[in-house]
Amino acid sequence: MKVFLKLGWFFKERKKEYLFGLTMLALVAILNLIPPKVIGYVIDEIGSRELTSGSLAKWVGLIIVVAILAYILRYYWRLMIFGSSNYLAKNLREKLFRHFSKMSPSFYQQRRVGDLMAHATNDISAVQQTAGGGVLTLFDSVTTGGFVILAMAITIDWRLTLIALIPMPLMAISTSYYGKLLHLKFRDAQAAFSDLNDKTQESISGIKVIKTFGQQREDTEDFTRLSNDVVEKNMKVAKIDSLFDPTISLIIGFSFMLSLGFGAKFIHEGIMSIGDLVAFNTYLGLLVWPMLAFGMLFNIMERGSASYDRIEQLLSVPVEIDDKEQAIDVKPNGDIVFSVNDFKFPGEEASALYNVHFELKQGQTLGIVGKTGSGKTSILKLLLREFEGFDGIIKFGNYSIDEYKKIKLREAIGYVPQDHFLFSASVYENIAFINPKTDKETVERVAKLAHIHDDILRFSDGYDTVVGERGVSLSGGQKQRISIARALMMQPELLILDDSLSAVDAKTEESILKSLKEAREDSTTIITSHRLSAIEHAHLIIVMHEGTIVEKGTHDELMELQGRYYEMYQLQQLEQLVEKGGGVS
Ligand SMILES: Nc1ncnc2c1ncn2[C@@H]1O[C@H](COP(=O)(O)OP(=O)(O)OP(=O)(O)O)[C@@H](O)[C@H]1O
Repeated sequence: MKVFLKLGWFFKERKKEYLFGLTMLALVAILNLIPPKVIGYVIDEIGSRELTSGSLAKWVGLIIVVAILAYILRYYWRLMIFGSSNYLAKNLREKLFRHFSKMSPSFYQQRRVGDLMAHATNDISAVQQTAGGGVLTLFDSVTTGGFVILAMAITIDWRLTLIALIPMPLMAISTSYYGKLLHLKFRDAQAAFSDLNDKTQESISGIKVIKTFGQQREDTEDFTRLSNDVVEKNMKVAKIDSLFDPTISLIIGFSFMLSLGFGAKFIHEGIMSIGDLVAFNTYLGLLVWPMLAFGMLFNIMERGSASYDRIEQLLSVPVEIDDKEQAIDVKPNGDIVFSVNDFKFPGEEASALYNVHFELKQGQTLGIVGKTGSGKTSILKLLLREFEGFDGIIKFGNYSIDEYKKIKLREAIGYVPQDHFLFSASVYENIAFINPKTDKETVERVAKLAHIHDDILRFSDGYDTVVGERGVSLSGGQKQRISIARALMMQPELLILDDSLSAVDAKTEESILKSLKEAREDSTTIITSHRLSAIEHAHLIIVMHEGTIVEKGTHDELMELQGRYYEMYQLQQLEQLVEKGGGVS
C-alpha cells in the first residue's frame, strides 16, 4: 500500500478525475448486486407458481436497465482512471528527462545508457500501471467485495455468509507470501532487462567496430546469453504470478462447497428459500473477481513500488555542478587565469592535473600540446566546468568560473570536442543548432570560415542533406569542420578546438586557422593538437606531460629551449619531409 501513499501527490493533482472515476466504479459495484437478487426472486416466483409474463417482463427490463447503466459507467471510470495514469507517466518521464539533462558528465560516466533507458521506459510503465490498474483493483476489490458480502449477509443470511468466508484468510496469507517472492524476482528481471538494453544500445552504436573486427558471431552470442537471462528471470516472475489464479480459485471453490452444503441444510430447516441459495451462490461467484483483483493488486503494487523506488533514487541524485545562489547572470568575457594546484577525477586516486598555471589575455590564442593522456582535455573540461573539486581557481574575466550561471558560461564558450557528435538532421540544422531560425547568410558565413561550405554544396541536397546516424556518411574531416561551424555560430568569447583539426590535411588546417584568426581578432582561442603546425602561431604554448606543464612560452622561445617541444617539432618536420618523399642525408 506504501506505493499509493508515495503517489499521493499525483492523486491529489488529479483529484477530480479519480473521485469521478471511483464514484462510477462504486456505482457499478452496487448495480452488480441487482441481477443475483432478481434471479433469486424469479426462481422463488417460479417455485411458488407466482411468475406472470408481466412480472417476468418487469425483471428482464430491470436487468436491461442495469446493464445499460453499467455499460456507460464502466466506460467513464476507465476513461478517468486509466486516462489519468497516462499523465503520471508523462510527468515522471519529463522529470527524469529534465534531471538527466542537468547531470554532469561524471553522472553518465558512472551509469550505463541502457540502464537509464530502462528506467525511462519499463519502470515508468510499471508505475503507470499502479496508478491505473492498481487503483482499479484496490478500489474494485474493496467496494465490489464489500458490497457483495454486505448484500449476502443482510439480504440473505449472515450465518451462511460467515461460513462461506471461512477460507478467505488463507487467501490473504498466500497472496501476501507470493507478493514478497514476486518483489524479489521482479527486481532481478528488471536488472536483467537493463543489461539487455545496455547491450543492445552498445551493439547498435558500435556496429561498425564489431563488423570491422568480425565479431558479429560473438556479439550475437553475447546478446543471446543476455536475452536468455531476461527470459529466465521473467519465467521466474511468471511462475509465481501463475500461482495466484489457481490458489484463489481453489479457495473460492472451497467457499462454494461450504455454502452449498450449509445452504442445503438451511433450506431443509426452512431458514432460506431455494431462490435465496441461488442468489447467494451467484453473489459468491461475484466475489471471484474482487479476490482475483486482490491477488493481482499485490503483483501490481510490488512492481510499481520497486520501479517507483528506482525512479526516485535516480531523481534524488543531486546535480553536482549547479549555479550558486547569487550566480552572475552575464556572459563572461575578458582574460583567463587558469591556476590549478591539483585535480583528480571523481573516484580516481591519481591526479589528472597538478601545478597547471597559465594566463591568457582576451583575444590571445593558447596552444596546448603533449603526448596522449598528458592532461590536455582535462584542462578544457575544468574550463567548461564539466568537473569541479580541484584545488585552485579558474577565472574568466573578473570572476571565478563558478560565480557565473552555468548557462552563461557555456554560452560564452564554443567548444568543439574530440568526439564530435552530429545530430540526425540536415547539415543546416546541425550548424544552426543554437538557433534553428538563423538566416542562411549567417550559416553560410560560418561554414565558409570552417572551410566546409564547398563540401556542403557538393552534397546531394546541399545544406538540406541529412547527416548523422540516419543520413549520409561524412568523412572525419567533414564532421570536424561542421562541428567547428556549429561552434562558430555562437560567436563565442572563447573558442576551444580540442584536437578538432586532426582529420583535415595540413593545408586545410592552415587555411581554417588563418580565417579564424581574421574573423575572431578580439576573441580568445584555445587549441589542443598533436600537430604542432596548428599551434605554432599561438601567443602562448604550454607543453603538458603527465598532468603538468613542463614547458611554456611562444614557439620561438620553446625552440630556443631545445626541450620536449623542440624534439617534437624536429620529429614532425622529419615526418613531413618523409611524407613529401624527401630524404635525410
Ligand atoms: N572522466 C574521466 N575520469 C577519469 N579519468 C579521466 C577522465 N578523463 C580523462 N581521464 C584521465 O586523465 C588523464 C588525462 O586525460 P586527457 O583526456 O586530459 O588527456 P589528453 O592529453 O587530452 O589525451 P589525448 O591527446 O589522447 O586526447 C588520462 O590518464 C585519462 O585516463
